[in-house]
Amino acid sequence: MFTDRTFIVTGGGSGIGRAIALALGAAGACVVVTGRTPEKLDETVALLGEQGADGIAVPTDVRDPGAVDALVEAAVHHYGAVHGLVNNAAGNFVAPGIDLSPNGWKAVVDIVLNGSFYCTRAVARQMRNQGTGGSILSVIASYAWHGHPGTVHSAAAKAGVLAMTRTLAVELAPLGIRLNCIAPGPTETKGAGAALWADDTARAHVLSSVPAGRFADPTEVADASLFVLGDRASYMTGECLTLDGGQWLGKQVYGQ
Ligand SMILES: CCC/C=C/C(=O)SCCNC(=O)CCNC(=O)[C@H](O)C(C)(C)COP(=O)([O-])OP(=O)([O-])OC[C@H]1O[C@@H](n2cnc3c(N)ncnc32)[C@H](O)[C@@H]1OP(=O)([O-])[O-]
Ligand SMILES: NC(=O)C1=CN([C@@H]2O[C@H](COP(=O)(O)OP(=O)(O)OC[C@H]3O[C@@H](n4cnc5c(N)ncnc54)[C@H](OP(=O)(O)O)[C@@H]3O)[C@@H](O)[C@H]2O)C=CC1
Repeated sequence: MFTDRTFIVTGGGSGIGRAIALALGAAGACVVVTGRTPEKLDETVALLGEQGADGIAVPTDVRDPGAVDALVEAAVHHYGAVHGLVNNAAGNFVAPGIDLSPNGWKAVVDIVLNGSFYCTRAVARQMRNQGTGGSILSVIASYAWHGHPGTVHSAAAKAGVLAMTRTLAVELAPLGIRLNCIAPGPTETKGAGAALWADDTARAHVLSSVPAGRFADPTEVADASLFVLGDRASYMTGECLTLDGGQWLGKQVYGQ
């Protein structure tokens, strides 16, 4: 289903982004992984190579719109076209909003919201030039719609990405470009662990909030991502698929 198609995965050097990149590669896609740290991207490319898949690393800071345009140009130069994008890059940390500095707010919003817009815009323009259509997936979190004390920057930015997705899904449907989101629940990655559940108490607290009683594995998020990105979801646009072990629904107050 993904053979002869090229996908750009932001934050493809670790965690969920790496799992999505490897799943795309295993399904036959050419994968362009991007992020700020070349060594992490090279590791993903090596893992793609080990599974017989084709990938390149193009280090990019998604906060820089010029660098994002150059990323898309590099992908087209190498593979001839771009058929998909995964907006996965993110930054996060826990801080009460009232104490958050403007720079702290900006650090997260620039990566998550502005970076996703720059990447989406550049890839959509390329798809328009190609006349091929394509598929764009953004990784958000359920607090985009229910909010979350302690991560106002990320919750607001992810909500912006959801609104961007729904808006551009309508604008770009005539071009055959689909935009959707996935909202994973707590997923076992080094990045999220360091940012959100750095010690055993915090980890136990997170686990106790998940009715399924466990963290997701990044490969579970990758499986769902490939469904949304691929042709089996060809009539799905402007949607958000949640996979969180029931976390956001499970805030019961009464009963067991
Ligand atoms: C359900 C879960 C859903 C989501 C999960 C995920 O997203 S998991 C993904 C998790 N993965 C990742 O997060 C990976 C990527 N993360 C990163 O690159 C960094 O964590 C980043 C987001 C801070 C950006 O880095 P950078 O080099 O661009 O920024 P910088 O270091 O220069 O700081 C900028 C400003 O932020 C301030 N500040 C920073 N930390 C804290 C804090 N704890 N407290 C308060 N403030 C803090 C810092 O003081 C400064 O403000 P100041 O002092 O100038 O007013
Ligand atoms: N793990 C979880 O529990 C959940 C995660 N998510 C979302 O899943 C996605 C992946 O998170 P996860 O894998 O856990 O965490 P990671 O920290 O492993 O992934 C974040 C990635 O973003 C990259 N990145 C950060 N800043 C930039 C930037 N300015 N430009 C380009 N790339 C950047 C990082 O690479 P580098 O630092 O090298 O640039 C890193 O590879 C994120 O969107 C996150 O919000 C959503 C819900 C739950």
